Amino acid sequence: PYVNTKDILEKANKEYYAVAAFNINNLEFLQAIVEGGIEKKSPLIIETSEGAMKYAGMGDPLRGASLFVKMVREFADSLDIPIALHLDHGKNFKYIISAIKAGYSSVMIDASDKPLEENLKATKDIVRIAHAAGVSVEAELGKLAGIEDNVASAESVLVNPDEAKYFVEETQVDFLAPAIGTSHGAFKFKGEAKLDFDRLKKVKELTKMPLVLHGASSVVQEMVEIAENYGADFGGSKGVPSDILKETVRLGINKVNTDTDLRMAFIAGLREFLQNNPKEFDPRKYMETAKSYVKKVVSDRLELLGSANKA
Ligand SMILES: O=C(COP(=O)(O)O)N(O)CCCCOP(=O)(O)O
Ligand code: NA
Ligand SMILES: [Zn+2]
Repeated sequence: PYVNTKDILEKANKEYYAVAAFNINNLEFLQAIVEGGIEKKSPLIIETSEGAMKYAGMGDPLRGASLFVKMVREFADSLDIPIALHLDHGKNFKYIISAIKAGYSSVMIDASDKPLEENLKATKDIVRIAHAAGVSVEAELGKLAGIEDNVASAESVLVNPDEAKYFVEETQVDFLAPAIGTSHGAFKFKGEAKLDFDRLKKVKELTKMPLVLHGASSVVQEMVEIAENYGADFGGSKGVPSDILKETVRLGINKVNTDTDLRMAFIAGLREFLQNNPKEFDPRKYMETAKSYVKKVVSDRLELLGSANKA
């Protein structure tokens, strides 16, 4: 069934496991993610960025939003596993309202680059509208390092746990993304991977609510090797190691945003197939390996996060 993200995350919060939130831009990634969820009997959170809405809607975000709602609902309504659709990194008021209007389960208002009081106000505005429409809300505190909103901030600004307590009480958001040292993309750490577990622990103790980890891709070595075997150059790529990811779940992370790992799996499969099948030009054939590799990464992640058999 098509459900509200909050329902999925409240259960995960109570039982201390996490649910992956997988980004999509097209049909093929959605198919592969759904296949993984079916195989693992796991709840799924499908999420789209504002860029994905523009991409699918050919420049019209409301058309993109409604296309994604229709695609996800079609799968969700025909399956036993709970599936929610989330707007990821909503920054533009128009896009957030378009997602709510189209029928998204939840939206993120990402004003974490603003001073606290501005973040508070923007979040309160969205919570008021979203909750009136039965839509749940995610907000972010602190800043990811790396490229975020096209600003390459070398340093991440880590969450202040006391600020987090105040923020969630004031805004009544449904789930919170505390920045604890991750960053988006495939180049998360120069040296050793390190996250601020202490801050995470404090935020959980103070807020007791479902928490979100952004920049949570692991950069799966198996996929890097296959892709590089067939011409990719992913030198220097490094993600969140599985043991560190598991520790964040133990400490209270319940939603794990994953995009890069699926992108790398897809391109690895596509490169491999195209190199080995020069005569093929049927899209249902030449994207098969790519989709199977995405499904594999999805299934492994659902297992690792503990949401398998929780549908
Ligand atoms: O936190 C994450 C995932 O981080 P990851 O890079 O570790 O997978 N996300 O929020 C996904 C970010 C998606 C960015 O999408 P656009 O390129 O369309 O703007
Ligand atoms: Na999000
Ligand atoms: Zn993110």
